[in-house]
This record gives sequence, C-alpha cells and structure tokens, in this order.
Amino acid sequence: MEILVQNLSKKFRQEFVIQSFTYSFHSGNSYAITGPNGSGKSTLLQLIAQYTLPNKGSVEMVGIDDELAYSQITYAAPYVELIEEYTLQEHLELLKKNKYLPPSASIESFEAFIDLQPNRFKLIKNYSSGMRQKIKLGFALLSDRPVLLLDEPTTNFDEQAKEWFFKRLNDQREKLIIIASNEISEITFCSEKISISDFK
Ligand SMILES: Nc1ncnc2c1ncn2[C@@H]1O[C@H](COP(=O)(O)OP(=O)(O)OP(=O)(O)O)[C@@H](O)[C@H]1O
Repeated sequence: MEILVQNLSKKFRQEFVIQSFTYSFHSGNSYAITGPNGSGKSTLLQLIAQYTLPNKGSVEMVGIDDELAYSQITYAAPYVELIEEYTLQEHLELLKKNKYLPPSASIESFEAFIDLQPNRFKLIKNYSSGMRQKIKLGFALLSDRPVLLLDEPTTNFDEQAKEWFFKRLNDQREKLIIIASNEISEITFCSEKISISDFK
C-alpha cells in the first residue's frame, strides 16, 4: 500500500496551515508528524484521511479506486467521537456492520483485547476518559484495515495503558501507520519523522 501526497496545501481563511506538502507513505513503515501546537498536524492527518479537502494538491492511494479509499483507513483522534449512548456491545455491532471491524470480532475478544472487565450494560459515556480512549484505540487496532491514522493516541493514558498501546501497535508493524504527535514515546515508536514546520 502506498499513499502518495503531492503538493498539498490547506488554508483557513487567508492563512496557509500547510504548504506544498509532498510525501510518499508506505506499508510496513510508521511515520510521526511533529510540530508545535496549532502547526497543522491534525489538519494534515485529516487531509490524508480525505476527511477534509485541500485547497491545492492531491492524496492518492496508489492502485485503489478513490471511492474505496475510505475503506482502507482506520482513524482514531480526540475529535472522532464514540457514540456515547451506546453500550460497548452495541458499538461493536455497529462497527462490524459498517465493516470497520471484521465479522469475527466478538465482545468477549474485544474485552480481552483491551483488558477490560466485562460490564455489558454500561454506556460508553459512563467510562472514564482514559477508558474511552482505550476503547476507541481498541476498535482502531482490532480493525483489519491496512492504514492506521492516529492523532495523539496516548493522551489521557497512564503508564499501564501506554504499555498496552505500544505492545498492540508493535504487533501491527506491517500496516501503514501515521501518528500526529508531540509525545516523545509516540515519536520514538515511528521509523520516520516528518516536521510540519518544513511545509510552511
Ligand atoms: N475548521 C477550521 N477552521 C478554521 N481554522 C482551523 C480549522 N481547523 C484548524 N484550524 C486552524 O489551523 C491551525 C492548525 O490546527 P491543527 O489542529 O491542525 O494543529 P495541530 O498541530 O494539530 O495542533 P495541536 O498540537 O494543538 O493539536 C490552527 O491555527 C487552527 O486554529
């Protein structure tokens, strides 16, 4: 899998957040997008995910029909919300229906995957913020889609949850992983670093 990004530029009102970003991302590699607060890391991730459109340039998933690009991507970010009124089981069933999770995913396997004590009737909104983050990342990591885009994945995590995350992520090294981050452990995990300040 290759994601080819060419001459990507994005501006809000009259100000460019990203200018002429060109890069080729490949499966089997992990990429950290770094830069100060407000520098455009999340915007770049959203452009790569094709959640938002650029003012100039293009994002191409080489060999994949544009219409199907979204079905290759798993995306976890603070602004991508879970459905808070659902239980974990209802949420899991929805994601299976949408083909985000494989048909084989079960509530038991998911609870084991994220080290969660079963509580089938608890609504998502009643979990702590750290647990909600873990559920969100658990869904992303259990998905069998080949591209994994993560925005500040370990925010809210204690040491044990961080350890869980990096172990699970390390098992997915064959994927194309892009992490927008300023967190040293997330940046260190990645094989390539991209400074957004180089594209201003
Ligand atoms: N929808 C929007 N409308 C207007 N401005 C926006 C919008 N989205 C982002 N911006 C602006 O674009 C700039 C880059 O924001 P972005 O969230 O991409 O930065 P970031 O590097 O991810 O920041 P942080 O490290 O704080 O998460 C900021 O100045 C932000 O205010």
